[in-house]
Amino acid sequence: MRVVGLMSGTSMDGIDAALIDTDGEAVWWLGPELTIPYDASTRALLEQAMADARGVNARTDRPGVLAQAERRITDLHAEAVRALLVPLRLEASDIDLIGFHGQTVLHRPDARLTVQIGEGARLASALGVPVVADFRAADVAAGGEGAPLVPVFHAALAAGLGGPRPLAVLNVGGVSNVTVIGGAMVDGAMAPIACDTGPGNALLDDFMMTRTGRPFDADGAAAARGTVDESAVAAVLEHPFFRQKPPKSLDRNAFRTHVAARLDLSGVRLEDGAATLTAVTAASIAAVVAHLPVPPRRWIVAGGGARNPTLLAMLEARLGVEVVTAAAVGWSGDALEAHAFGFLAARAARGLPLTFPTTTGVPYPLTGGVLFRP
Ligand SMILES: Nc1ncnc2c1ncn2[C@@H]1O[C@H](COP(=O)(O)OP(=O)(O)OP(=O)(O)O)[C@@H](O)[C@H]1O
Ligand SMILES: CC(=O)N[C@H]1[C@@H]2OC[C@@H](O2)[C@@H](O)[C@@H]1O[C@H](C)C(=O)O
Repeated sequence: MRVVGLMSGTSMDGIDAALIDTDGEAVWWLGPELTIPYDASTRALLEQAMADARGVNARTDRPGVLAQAERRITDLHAEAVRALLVPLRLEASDIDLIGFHGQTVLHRPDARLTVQIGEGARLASALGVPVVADFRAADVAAGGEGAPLVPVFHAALAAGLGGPRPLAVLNVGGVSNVTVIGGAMVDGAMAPIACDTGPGNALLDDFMMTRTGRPFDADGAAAARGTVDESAVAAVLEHPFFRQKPPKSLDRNAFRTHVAARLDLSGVRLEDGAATLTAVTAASIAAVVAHLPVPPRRWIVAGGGARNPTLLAMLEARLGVEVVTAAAVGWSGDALEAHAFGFLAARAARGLPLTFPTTTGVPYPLTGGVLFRP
């Protein structure tokens, strides 16, 4: 199948769209990708949507601006697909399927609730292509964490890659997640172990926005000039999430109050604050190693965090093994999640499992996603 995957991540920076050729088992081609950044008014609308989602008790509730935000992002996703296809001289009718993640506005697996806004039916009819959406609902309903979903894709990609095992594939977005491949036998098979690891760029992004009005620490430049406050890093790492064994998942804002209470950056230099928050990300990722049967011997890093050399250097120092970028092994760094949702859509269309006991804690391998026909 030729599939377009669409991801709008926790950073709320825009829509990643990517083409992939896959049957949901093998990956034949990681195709071109595109990012359409959200403009300021859409970001503000999504921020408000996240705030309005706090009181939601059912997946279908759309209080406040949620319905408006849902329509807006759905239409922007249709534009993103068109913008991806036009330069490739492809029509929507050349596409077999679309995988539409939508925007997570609330994630509370403890309450069996996870909400991604985005109207699958509206996107399918706008483009005339079948759409798979609502990828997390079935897993959470069955008692899983509902995240991460990308491990089955990481495992498929890693199958075509040599090198030492165990191999860790790390995604550093607003929140970070990791898939460890080749590390444990479960029911006689090598099962990927996966979990969210903690805040990715979200805390650093928020700090940079407050201090500089810019949305992130470009190329890790500020952090590179700063000094890490190790005792502050250790204080943040006391959060019980880091003691919890995988599988586990996070809401984007899960750490805000905890970090605010332990890390007072008000009088701290910009560079030192950025360095300390970057170190929090690196240390929280490294903390997952204690929960693994065998430490990974190589780490492949994707997501926006792979563009931050200061973070990569801190990671390598804390992990003590090779850290390479996804781009360095021929995968997309920026659009790996978009490729993943194309792959997951193909699996969903075939009824193949998306989640597993070792990835989300769901009691048995489970398919997911809802198919919307045009
Ligand atoms: N040049 C750069 N230098 C440093 N950091 C960068 C750079 N480019 C992007 N980033 C970081 O990457 C983030 C975006 O990452 P990404 O697009 O992977 O996140 P996401 O997909 O929204 O999040 P998630 O994976 O949690 O859903 C930005 O917010 C920023 O922190
Ligand atoms: C609830 C939700 O949207 N979680 C996202 C978020 O962003 C990163 C991390 O937290 C992750 O595990 C998950 O997304 C990825 C794509 C996943 O499910 O694999």
